[in-house]
Amino acid sequence: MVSFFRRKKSDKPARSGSTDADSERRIAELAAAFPGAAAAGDQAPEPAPEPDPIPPTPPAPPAPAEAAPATEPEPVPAEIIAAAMETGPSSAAEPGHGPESEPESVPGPQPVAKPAGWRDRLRGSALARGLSGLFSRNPRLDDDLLDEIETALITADVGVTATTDLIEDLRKRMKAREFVDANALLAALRTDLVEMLRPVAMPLRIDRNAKPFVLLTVGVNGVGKTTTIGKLARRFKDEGRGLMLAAGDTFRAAAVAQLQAWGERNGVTVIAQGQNADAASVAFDALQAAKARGTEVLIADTAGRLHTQKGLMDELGKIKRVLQKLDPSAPHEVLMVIDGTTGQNALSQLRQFHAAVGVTGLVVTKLDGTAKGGMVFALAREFGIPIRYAGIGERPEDLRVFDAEAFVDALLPQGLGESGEK
Ligand SMILES: Nc1nc2c(ncn2[C@@H]2O[C@H](COP(=O)(O)OP(=O)(O)OP(=O)(O)O)[C@@H](O)[C@H]2O)c(=O)[nH]1
Repeated sequence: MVSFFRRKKSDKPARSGSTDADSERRIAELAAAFPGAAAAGDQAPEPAPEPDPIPPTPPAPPAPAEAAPATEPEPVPAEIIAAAMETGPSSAAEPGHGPESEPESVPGPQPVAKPAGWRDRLRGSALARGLSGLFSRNPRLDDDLLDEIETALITADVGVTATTDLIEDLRKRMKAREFVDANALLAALRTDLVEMLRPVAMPLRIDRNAKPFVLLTVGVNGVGKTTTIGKLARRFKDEGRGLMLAAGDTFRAAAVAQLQAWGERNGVTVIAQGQNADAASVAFDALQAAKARGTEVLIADTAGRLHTQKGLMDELGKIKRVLQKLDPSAPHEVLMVIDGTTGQNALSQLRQFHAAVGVTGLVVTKLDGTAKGGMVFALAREFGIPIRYAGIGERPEDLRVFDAEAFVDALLPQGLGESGEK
């Protein structure tokens, strides 16, 4: 089974900082948890001209209780089934970060190992490295220090405007003798950074009145959409929620097969129509089935697309419109997945996706490894769109509810009245 995922992922750019053994382990764990990997450069073709609107369809007959794909266009390869069948107990549920309801009883065994902390995972980021290098040599409280902090922030993609505002505020306060030493200035920087992120650190709430709560995931190619859906599905399942998946990444056959395999193993219905099917039609079918079955949450996958490809961006709008034929309030969350290593280009990605489909929440993935980290501040400042989750690794438990304090503390040198490892 590992070979399948290795083959799928071998075209992806290598992540730095991981050993072969590490990546073997990650591949195996991710495969077991919920694999997803498109070959880099996979590009969905521009969609055909918009077909006739889907005609109103009579409500689907109630489905049998057992989960089964609504359609079975292509068999799931045996090796994928084997991977899914090996799936162990999950540790994705994050105590204290669930939906607004009281924690529901989580079936199954509890996690065996404490998941790695934010600091542990983010230590390789440009911002963490830049700032820890600065403060590890006991700098003097002067303009040079401010200049160096400014360089570290800009290098890490915090953005020029945000950085200038931060630095000018600190400079004023330094001149007013507010700080006794460099550490006091660092503490002030921490507070400012947390304040920038606090307004967007808004966890996803599943509205129980929405039946189902429809979550549409979007993003450019290879950002971690399919992987994130797997982690989210695991999380929702662990929370005891009724769940259905729509295999809307109809461009990549493996994406459909992976969803189906995961669904079969976990008793979750996956609605699919196979490769090259109309993604809007898959979403429509899935919502219809989810409504008929009283499913609580429907997660719809979409193919990765470049924000510059107008036809593909228009297709997202079409998926949304088609969903709204069945439920005018759907989708209840348009979750855009952004690769944390992308840098400032993430801003134009979000701008275009937001214009096309109205993004309501973000997941920033791959913040472990070589991400610059600062882009999260730039996104928060420019858009104010809630950041729901942060991806700090490939395991299910590495999709964390975004926590402004934990994130900032992981980037800053240790010992600043931290909120603690989370
Ligand atoms: N290090 C790290 N890797 C991640 C994270 N999230 C996803 N990945 C990896 O990113 C790669 C791409 O993930 P996919 O889920 O296939 O991306 P996608 O957006 O579905 O790709 P397309 O179908 O092409 O749009 C995979 O190798 C994942 O394991 C993360 O938080 N950290």
